[in-house]
Amino acid sequence: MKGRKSEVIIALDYENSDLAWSFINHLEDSYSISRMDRKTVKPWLKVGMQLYYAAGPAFITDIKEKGYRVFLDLKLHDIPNTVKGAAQSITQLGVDMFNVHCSGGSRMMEAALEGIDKGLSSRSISSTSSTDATPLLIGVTQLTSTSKAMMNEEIRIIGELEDSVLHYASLTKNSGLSGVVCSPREVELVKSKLGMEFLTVTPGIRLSKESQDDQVRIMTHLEAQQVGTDYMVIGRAITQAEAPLEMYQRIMKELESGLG
Ligand SMILES: O=C(O)c1cc(=O)[nH]c(=O)n1[C@@H]1O[C@H](COP(=O)(O)O)[C@@H](O)[C@H]1O
Repeated sequence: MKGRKSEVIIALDYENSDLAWSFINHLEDSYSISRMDRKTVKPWLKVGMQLYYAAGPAFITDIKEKGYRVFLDLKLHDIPNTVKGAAQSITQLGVDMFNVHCSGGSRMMEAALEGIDKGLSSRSISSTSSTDATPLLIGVTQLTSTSKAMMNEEIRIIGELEDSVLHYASLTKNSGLSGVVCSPREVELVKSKLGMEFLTVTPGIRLSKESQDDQVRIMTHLEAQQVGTDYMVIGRAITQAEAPLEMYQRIMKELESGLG
């Protein structure tokens, strides 16, 4: 929704848990310095494949215990039965959001939802997790590193990128998921066709257009908020900054004043 602050999800793309904890501990220190109210919500942290495969499920439960909201980004893509099992295990970890590739199809996405239900019921029997809320399940449309030429020539999906993103987003919505990962450039299209309540989670955020790295479909954080994204995922702009915590705080301030 335009005029509303987007949530920032910090992508903890670190090699190991020590490096991730070093950043998190800086965040924690900033809270104690600012005497953060107990009710103040801590930011979202995204744990992707690199860190999860290095640090394992214990890292997820540890950051949940500290009160962070967690997006586990493993981009599930397999046969429905396997994805159902994975979704069950992920739900038992107590994460707040996770994702599947839309290209796995509607049956696979529905199976992930079934896995969530199973995970929630077994969690209530032996609850070791710190949250009991149903995680948001999000479908990855076209990766933000994908260009039209790559989609047409390598993946062999013909037509415009926006059409493919919208097609996958409709499939995702019809399968009962909460929203999609897409680039901020497609947020307005997705929202206009599928409704404001259908969530958009957008990586491909760059503070300036000069440093694209491997991302193709990008926008700045201020532009992404302007087009009404619900969640923006920011990795290297924060984690590879000289002073990551200060960079995160600067981004939050700019987003706040971007509303004014
Ligand atoms: O699902 C994701 O989070 C994701 C999907 C996508 O299409 N593009 C994308 O960049 N991501 C993730 O978002 C993060 C972006 O990182 P930076 O490019 O460093 O900001 C990485 O952790 C990616 O794995």
